[in-house]
Parts: sequence; C-alpha cells; structure tokens
Amino acid sequence: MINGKEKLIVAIDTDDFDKAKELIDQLEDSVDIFKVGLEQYVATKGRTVEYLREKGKKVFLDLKFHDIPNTMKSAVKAAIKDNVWMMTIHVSDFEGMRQCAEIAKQEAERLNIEKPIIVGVTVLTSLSNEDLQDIGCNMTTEELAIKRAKLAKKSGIDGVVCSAKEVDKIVEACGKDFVTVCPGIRPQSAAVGDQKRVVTPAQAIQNGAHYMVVGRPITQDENPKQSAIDIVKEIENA
Ligand SMILES: O=C(O)c1cc(=O)[nH]c(=O)n1[C@@H]1O[C@H](COP(=O)(O)O)[C@@H](O)[C@H]1O
Repeated sequence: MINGKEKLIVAIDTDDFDKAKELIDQLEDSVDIFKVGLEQYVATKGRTVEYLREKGKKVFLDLKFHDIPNTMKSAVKAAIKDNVWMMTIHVSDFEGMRQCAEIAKQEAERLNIEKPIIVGVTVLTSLSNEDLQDIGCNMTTEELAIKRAKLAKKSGIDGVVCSAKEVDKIVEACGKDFVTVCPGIRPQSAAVGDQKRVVTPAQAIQNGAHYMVVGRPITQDENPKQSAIDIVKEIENA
C-alpha cells in the first residue's frame, strides 16, 4: 500500500514567519514534506527552512531559478548550503540545466551532505494552451511539457514539475525513475483559484505522480490538519 505522507508536499505560501510556523506546528503529525516557495523565502530570508530542519521535516526549496547558465549554476551552488531535500529550477536551455546538475553533485560532495533532488518546472500549472499561444508558443501544454521533460532528463537533472494531467505521458517518455512533482492538485470540492490544469489527489496517483504539491486546499481550509489527513487518505485509497 502507498504511504500517503511520503507523497504529499504542503506549500507554505505566506509572507509571515509566525503564520508559517503556526501552520507547520498544526500539520507536523500529518505532513512530512513542506515546500518553502518564493513568497515565504523572500519574506523570511530562509528562516522557515531552518525551522523545518530543526523539526526533522523534509524541505522542498522552490525558488525556480531561471537565468543564464552561470547565474543558475551559482544560485544552485549557494542554495545547496541550505541542505534541503529537493529544489526547483526552470526547464531552460540544456546547458543551464546540465551545469546545475553538475554543480549540485560537486557541491554536495564537497560539503559531505546528501545531494538535493533537482527538478525543473516544465509548464506552469496555471497556464493553458491559449496562454502558450499568447506568448508565441504553438504547442499544447502537454506537448511542451513532454518536450521539456525529455530535455531535462538529457541534461542530468533528477526530474520535473508538471501537471498530473500530463504526468503519465512524461513517465512513459522519461521512465519511472525520473522524479515527477505535480502541483495544481484539487480535491473534488476545492476552489481552483488561478490554477488551470488541475487534477484530484487520487487521479494524480493513478496517473503516476511521485509527489504532489498542495497549498491552499490545506493552508486556507478552516481545519488544515483535517484537510491534510483527508488528502493522505485519498492518496492511500487511490
Ligand atoms: O514549482 C511549483 O511548485 C509549482 C509549479 C507549477 O507549475 N504550479 C504551481 O502551482 N507550483 C507551486 O505549487 C503551489 C500550488 O499551490 P496551490 O495552488 O495553493 O495548491 C504553489 O506554491 C505554486 O508556487
């Protein structure tokens, strides 16, 4: 049977350290992996990462680096010192991703720590086919996500962030060991918000997602702990 807690990543998206701490404390028995994203990291200068590590939680540092190869590589090198479990870059050019994969390995060896899993964001789950047309891309979100996942794999990074709508095709194209992380997860009754490619927790597991990221359906629920427990159950019953 699947262990739901090993699949669920909760996104702590708030600009306030005390609010983040309150959520983490409320969820600590039901959640093992927490995502610290741009809003929380910039607002608290990384304090939450330290707090989660003290609590023995796995940290997913989601700063989505996207720049020229040297800048991406240098940012990954600096972030490795946070000793996190997983981190994001964007799927950009092959060389940028290759250098990130290489420096992560070298730096983790030098510091004698476990190398974080490096995943590349393929096509944001807030984007639709029309949004891609608007920015001059004549592919569907699925076609582009698969193309980018293949390039990410070739570059040597460990996996990708994608919608669970296309994760089955990505697993087919890149293999079962290539890590897949799926945000845009919405239990049946949850508000969709700004997400456009949404999938339920059960469907995401059936489609082959290794991990799923859930933010507002848990953090903005009146009972975040119960919401997390329900999602873990849904994963385990999928
Ligand atoms: O990299 C991510 O985590 C990410 C990629 C993506 O394509 N879509 C996406 O929503 N995310 C993140 O996943 C979380 C989703 O939050 P909710 O929409 O509140 O569940 C947010 O922290 C986003 O920054």
